[in-house]
Amino acid sequence: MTAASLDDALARSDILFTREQLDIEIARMGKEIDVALAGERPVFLTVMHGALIFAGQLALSVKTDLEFDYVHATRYRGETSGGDLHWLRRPEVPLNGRTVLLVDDILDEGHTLKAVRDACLDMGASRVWLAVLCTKRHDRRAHGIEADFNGVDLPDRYVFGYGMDYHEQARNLPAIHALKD
Ligand SMILES: O=P(O)(O)OC[C@H]1O[C@H](OP(=O)(O)OP(=O)(O)O)[C@H](O)[C@@H]1O
Ligand SMILES: Nc1nc2[nH]cnc2c(=O)[nH]1
Repeated sequence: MTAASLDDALARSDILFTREQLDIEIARMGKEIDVALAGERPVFLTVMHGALIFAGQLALSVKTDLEFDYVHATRYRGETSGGDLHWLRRPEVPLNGRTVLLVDDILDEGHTLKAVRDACLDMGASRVWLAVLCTKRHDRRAHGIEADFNGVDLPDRYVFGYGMDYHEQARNLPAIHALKD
């Protein structure tokens, strides 16, 4: 059914971070968020689909009470390079005056999160914090977007697993894998 073989991708990839390593980093992030957002009741805004696994785990690591909502915005649509941003669901919770904790799996070129963050600010959010499982390190980042809370740094390679897809496969692999080419 699928054009791109996951077996082939796994054969030409390696594991960058195991589940055990990510568990440690996500627990650390939860503590950092509790310190930074003490006294707040943030809207915990998950960017579907990629953030699904990370967001659940991060939420359980945060002690501060959270109000959940989600958005669905995609730029890659199952491909390995990004295009225009498509909104499939905008926030439902009124964001006026609210602190938002925007949660995503990966900060790569940053266009997705910049657009989602700016949409939250346009809806009246008083502050938008950004938490990502991983940040890819390269010089193609859109201006003015960085994570406030970051799990791990990645090289400039296409990654999948832990929520991230390889042609809409592999999201439930419990590690971050990277293609070698
Ligand atoms: O920093 P950028 O270069 O904009 O890329 C990052 C975005 O790409 C992925 O989403 P994708 O469009 O693949 O949708 P998905 O979450 O459904 O996988 C990921 O979940 C981020 O939202
Ligand atoms: N799965 C996946 N999604 C992305 N979105 C932006 N960069 C990436 C990447 O390397 N892998």
